[in-house]
Amino acid sequence: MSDAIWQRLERHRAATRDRPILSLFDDPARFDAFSAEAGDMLLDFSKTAIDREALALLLELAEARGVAARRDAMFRGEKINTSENRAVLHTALRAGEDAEPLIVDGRDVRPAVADTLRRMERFAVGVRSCEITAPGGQPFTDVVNIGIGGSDLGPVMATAALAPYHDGPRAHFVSNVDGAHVADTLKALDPRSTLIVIASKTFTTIETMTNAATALNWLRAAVGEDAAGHLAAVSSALDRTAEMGIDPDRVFGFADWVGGRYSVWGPVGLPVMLAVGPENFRAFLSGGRAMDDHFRTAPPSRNLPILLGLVGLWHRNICGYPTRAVLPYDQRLARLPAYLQQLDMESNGKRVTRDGAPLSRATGPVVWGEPGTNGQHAFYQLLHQGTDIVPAEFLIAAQGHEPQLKHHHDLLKANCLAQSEALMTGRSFDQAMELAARLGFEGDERHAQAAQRTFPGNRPSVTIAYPKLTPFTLGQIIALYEHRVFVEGTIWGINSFDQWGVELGKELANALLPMVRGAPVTGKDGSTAGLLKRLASR
Ligand SMILES: O=P(O)(O)OC[C@H]1O[C@](O)(CO)[C@@H](O)[C@@H]1O
Repeated sequence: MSDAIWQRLERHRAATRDRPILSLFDDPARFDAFSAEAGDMLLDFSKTAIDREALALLLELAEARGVAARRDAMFRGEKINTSENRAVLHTALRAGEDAEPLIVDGRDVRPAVADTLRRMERFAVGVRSCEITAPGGQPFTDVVNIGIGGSDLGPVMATAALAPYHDGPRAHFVSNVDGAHVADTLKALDPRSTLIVIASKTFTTIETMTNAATALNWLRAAVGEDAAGHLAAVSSALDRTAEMGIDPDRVFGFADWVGGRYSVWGPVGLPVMLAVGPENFRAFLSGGRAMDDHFRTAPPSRNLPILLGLVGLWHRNICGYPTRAVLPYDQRLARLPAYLQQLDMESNGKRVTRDGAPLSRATGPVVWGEPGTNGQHAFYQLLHQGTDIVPAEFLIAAQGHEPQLKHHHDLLKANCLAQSEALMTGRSFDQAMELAARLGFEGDERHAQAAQRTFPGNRPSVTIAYPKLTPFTLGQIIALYEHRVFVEGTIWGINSFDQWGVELGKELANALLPMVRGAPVTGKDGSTAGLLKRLASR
């Protein structure tokens, strides 16, 4: 049945391909009909080629592919991560005290979630108020989070996003196994007043364990046996944290039903809580919860995650665009594109269905981006005049955090709106010819100049608008994107919650390490063997 809907969508696209998006605004109700709200957050997708017929078909597709039923199964705690036989319940981390019972494997998960949150809060309050100090008595002025992937990108992104609320110790993040990262970070810090948070769900990830060992040596060199008093851990592997000598009171765990890239809402968010305080962290959770409620209850045609997912599908499968750009006009969301790369590409970069059958349709696009206006002076040239079409996703606040700099924010808004307008309307060759004439060009030169100053337009974008980047808003944004990934993955029929694609490289790196260290090179292709030789330490 869904095949027939895909085909109708494809036929509709073929019949309307040359119609300018701008012409759709002949319908004066288009903005209202092709935008939707969740609380005070607006999603405008009117600047896409989706018309009423396409939208109806896309909504039909979502229904036929069982988006609502699978969403409800996820929220109920069913084991929808089938390849790992796990529930998917990051939403439980933000469900709040009044949530309904959530039973996984016969046990209500809410008490453990609430207990961990309270323990995190006690620890964060203690550190922030200097009641908890280093063993030498110094307050913790700096926190270094050591983690990678989901144990890094969320806290990095959220700490930067919430800078106006940051009144706790300074936050630093070490992720890369490149010794440069840990060395550059630690060299600016005083070990006697530094708290190291080792964040790893498994506590086996080689990058994190290597960086943690280096940090521990750095602590030991300065404070000797007191080093363990400078450590906390975010992990489910209590045996391994104990081996490192970390006080169990300072270990914050989470269950296997929270995927790494969905984990910022729980203990992985500890550095964020240390930075902005428990109250702001709870506001962040409330924002996520508000988006959950919206996703569960709003009708599909007004449901932001469903609509954003359908827009993504339209662009990826029906229009064939291979990438999408996330362009926050919000400097504090500078790390959002990197965060969404993991969320989206690790979740939906899959080539087989949940049953292991090869897919006949494209899945997750390449996600990339940078904040505006910086991107305008870098890669927007390609967005406007390149040979590929890149659907853009703009994010913009009505208000900044610097009332004294309102003129900056006005410029930011004007630029954001100008870009989506320019992408859609473009500039015709005739208009460019007029411009070239005004500039004094004549004959062939005028023609050549006009061709180069022509913007084809008709390039789609969506805009997510919100009042201000508060902790609550950040929670809404992250949950919106999480559920969008879920909607797309469900329609594609893939498991968005495993990540087998990261395994092979890890295995090969382990096998290569002895050869990097000088063991004879065996069983390697010519290129790898050649590079090993070239990279041998001289
Ligand atoms: O928290 P851990 O167990 O160290 O894992 C870190 C990251 O590694 C991955 O498993 C694979 O890159 C991610 O999914 C995860 O976020």
